[in-house]
Amino acid sequence: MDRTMTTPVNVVDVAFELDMSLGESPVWSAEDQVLYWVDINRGHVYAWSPDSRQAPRRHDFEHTIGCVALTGEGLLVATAPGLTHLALPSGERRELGTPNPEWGRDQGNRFNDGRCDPAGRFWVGTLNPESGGASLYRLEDERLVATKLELRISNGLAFSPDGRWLYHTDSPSRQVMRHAFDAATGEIGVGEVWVDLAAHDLPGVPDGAAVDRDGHYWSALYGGGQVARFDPEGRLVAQYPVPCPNPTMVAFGGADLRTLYITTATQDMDEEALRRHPLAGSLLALEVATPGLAEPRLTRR
Ligand SMILES: O=C1O[C@H](CS(=O)(=O)O)[C@@H](O)[C@H](O)[C@H]1O
Repeated sequence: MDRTMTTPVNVVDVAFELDMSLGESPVWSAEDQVLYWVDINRGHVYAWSPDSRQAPRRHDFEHTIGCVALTGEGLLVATAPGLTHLALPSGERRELGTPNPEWGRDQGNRFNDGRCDPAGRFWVGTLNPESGGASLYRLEDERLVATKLELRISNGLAFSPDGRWLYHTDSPSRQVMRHAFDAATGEIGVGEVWVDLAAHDLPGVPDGAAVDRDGHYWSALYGGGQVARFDPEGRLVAQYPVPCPNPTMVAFGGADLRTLYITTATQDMDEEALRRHPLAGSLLALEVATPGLAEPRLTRR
């Protein structure tokens, strides 16, 4: 563990109490001041304006949803069989004719973590813990183009503030990889191990993540009950305990991008664990000192 590690001053608190099975993909729209996120297993898309003091609005889909991305008119929704556009606030849906290339190959296969890169291209990974055989894709000319990465659970996708690095994890490896990234072409270089949870004696697996303006990578440790923060050199600089075992992903939001929203899951918890962690399945929040990066929206397909 690094000696430079700081003790967090703020604590993670509840933002909105929910009973989600697998909350994921929080995305803050600075334009609307709205946080969007999904419950993957239940096919729910949530939209919540923290200032409204009202409950989140929910849009229900018939398949699992891996993630969402901002489009300007609504959201790109990665449903298990393919990409759909959800217009907001109308709720109108339009299939984009971009099927999940792995859909149908195996029951366990579906889209998982994804987001837009700084050039406005959509990236999305898949998940197949049984057979492996998942990958990371980018949307190019209305097609999902596979990277050469061979994965089991594609996760933790994020970009450095200068756009030079793509961060990514295959969760079961417990390592976060760093790839040189060319924003002009969308090409990535060969990956190098950037963070190894074992080397830091950290519990759980790296799940979803977000990067702040100083280039620090905030990673939700699923099964580890905390969010860990790594500096641009991949050194562990802070740990933030979360009041449940399975935080899944983080996103910076709020007027100044200094609220770190954290989605959580109940899916792997038994009744006793659920009793001990009543906030599991809720949306949580942590006030932080360094603002996050604004989430890019989809500008090219
Ligand atoms: O992204 C996901 O994460 C969790 C845990 S893990 O980090 O991949 O191990 C996984 O269970 C979930 O189904 C998946 O969507």
